[in-house]
Amino acid sequence: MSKVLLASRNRKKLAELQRVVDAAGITGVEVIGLDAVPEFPEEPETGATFEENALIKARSGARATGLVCLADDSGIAVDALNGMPGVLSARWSGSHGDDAANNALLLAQLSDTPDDRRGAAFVSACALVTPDGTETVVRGEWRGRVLREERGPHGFGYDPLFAPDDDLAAGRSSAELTPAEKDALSHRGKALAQLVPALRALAD
Ligand SMILES: O=P(O)(O)OP(=O)(O)OP(=O)(O)OC[C@H]1O[C@@H](n2cnc3c(O)ncnc32)[C@H](O)[C@@H]1O
Ligand SMILES: [Mg+2]
Repeated sequence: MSKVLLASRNRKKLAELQRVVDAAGITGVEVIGLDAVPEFPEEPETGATFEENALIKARSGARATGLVCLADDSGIAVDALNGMPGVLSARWSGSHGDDAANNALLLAQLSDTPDDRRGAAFVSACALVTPDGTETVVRGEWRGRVLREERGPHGFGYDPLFAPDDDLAAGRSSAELTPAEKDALSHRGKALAQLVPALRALAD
């Protein structure tokens, strides 16, 4: 059984990646997380694009472990901020992964932005890198609007502030969707769906 390492240090993102890959029902491939391999240092995410950063993470995981490695780089791109926070989403307020501070800052920056100009997209680039150097990068996007206050208990990051455009979301924030609903609509779900053939091809 060939192993695929999911190289994310964000537990909630990792859980989503694991869920979507599991739901795809790929047989002959065992998906493992970073806790199942010896620790290796985190490489700085210096890329200008989600794709570059996803490749940085997946290459580093493949190099450190000798395993096929899958990594996601993602964020929210707000129209009224010319696509920012973008690749800076995880550290928008200055400290990495402080969801509450990131959300508060984004809300403050958009306080004067009217409802008809609050469009945004969640973006996910997922990279699959094999130790022999084969690289596949895909991208998924999820359009919606930035709300005026946080809503909902599920998900992570900017989910409580994001109202997807999809009819299925019915006005809810992405933190008010069930995990299965989010996976069916999300940027990450759409990106990973494109990697399923490459993952199936790894099966022994
Ligand atoms: O790099 P890894 O180790 O995977 O973990 P990370 O949390 O640093 O992940 P990123 O560098 O890709 O930063 C993505 C940030 O964008 C936001 N984000 C990405 N996907 C999201 C989602 O599905 N829902 C809400 N926020 C999301 C969230 O704030 C993340 O911290
Ligand atoms: Mg990161």
